[in-house]
Amino acid sequence: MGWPGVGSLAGYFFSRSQPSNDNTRSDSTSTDPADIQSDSPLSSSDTQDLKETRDHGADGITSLAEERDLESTQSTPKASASSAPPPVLAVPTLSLNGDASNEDGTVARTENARKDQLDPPAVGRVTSPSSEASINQATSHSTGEGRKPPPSLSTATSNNTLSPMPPPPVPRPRQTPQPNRGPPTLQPPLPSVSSIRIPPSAAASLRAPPTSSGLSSSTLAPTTVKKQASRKVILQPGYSPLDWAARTSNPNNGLRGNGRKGRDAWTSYQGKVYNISPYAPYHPGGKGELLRGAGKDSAQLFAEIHPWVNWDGILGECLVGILVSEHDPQVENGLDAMD
Ligand code: HEM
Repeated sequence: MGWPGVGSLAGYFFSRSQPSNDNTRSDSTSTDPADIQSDSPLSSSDTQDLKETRDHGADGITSLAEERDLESTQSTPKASASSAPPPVLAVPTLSLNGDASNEDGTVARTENARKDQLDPPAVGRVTSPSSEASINQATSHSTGEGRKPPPSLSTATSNNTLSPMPPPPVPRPRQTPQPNRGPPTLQPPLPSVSSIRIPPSAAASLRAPPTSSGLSSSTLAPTTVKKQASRKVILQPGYSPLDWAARTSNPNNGLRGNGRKGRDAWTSYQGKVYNISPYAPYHPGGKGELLRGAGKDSAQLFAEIHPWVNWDGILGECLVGILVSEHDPQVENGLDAMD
C-alpha cells in the first residue's frame, strides 16, 4: 500500500484520539509523516508502529490496528467519538445517602433541597419518602433539621442523630476525686489488719478448730480423745506375722490340735470353734491377751480391741468345728460318746 493508505490509517487513529472532532475524514488527507508525529497525540511507540505498518501489506496494517485497539482498551482507556458518554456536568453530592437512583434524579433532588434550604419548610407538606429523606439529609448539613423550623440551638447534636453511623460518645470529663472514695473497682480493696491471715492449706480441714487460748502446739491431734499407749508386745524371733503366714500355708501344719481334752485352748467366734494355742506366740498383743478368750466366745473382746483384724484370714487353719449348744441332749450324748 502506498502513502494514501498510510495517511488514511493515521487519520483513523487521529480521529480515535480526538473524540470531540467528528470531522475525521478531513484529516485523512494528510499524508505527511512529520505532521502525524507532531500534531497527533500518539506516542512515539505508536508512530513506530506506524512506521512498521509501511513495510507490511494491507492485511498486516489492519491486524496491527486491531491489536493496538485491543491493547488500548485493556491498558489505558481512550475516548472515542462513537462510544463516549455525554459529559456529566453535575457531580452527585448525595453519594452517602444510599439512594440507587440515577444521576439526574440526584441532581434534581439536590436542587430541590437547595430550594427548601432557602425557603422555610412548611409543616404537613406532602413529599415522597425518598425525596423527604434526601431533603433532610441535604438540609441537615446546613440547618440541622429538615421539617422543623430553623433551630436556634447548635446543629451539632442534630447532625449526629441523622448520620448513618453515629460518632462515638463524647468522653465525659472526669469527676473530681472524692476524698472518701475507694480505689477503682478492678483493684481489690486493701485488706484490713484483722483480715490478714495465712491462706488455708490442704490440711486445714483436718485440723481441729482453734481453741480460745490458741496455745496448743499440735492441732492435728484431737483434744478430747486420749491416746492410748500401744499394748503390743515384743514377739520372739521366728514368730512374726510372716512366720505365722508361712506356717499356715503348710497343709500338714497340725494347727487344729489333737482333741477336745488336749492342752490347747479353744475359743469361739461367730458360731465356730478355733484352736488359739498355736497362734498364742504370734499374737501381737501377747499370749495373755489372746488367752482371755479361751473357753468362751471372743467376739466381744475381739471387736473392742481390733475389729479391723481379719479373723478368718489368720485363724482359718485353726478351725476345730461348729459351735453347738451344750444343753442339747443329743449333742451331749454324742460328745460323751466321743470321749
Ligand atoms: C480373744 C482375745 C484377744 C484379745 C484380748 C486380744 C488383744 C489384743 C491386743 C491388746 C492387741 C494390741 C493392740 C495394740 O495395742 O495395738 C492385739 C493386737 C492384735 N491382735 Fe489381738 N486379741 C485377741 C484375739 C486375737 C485373735 C483371735 C487374733 C487373730 C485372729 C488377733 C490378732 C491380733 C492382731 C493381728 C493384732 C495386731 C493389730 C495391729 O497391729 O494393729 N487377736 N490383740
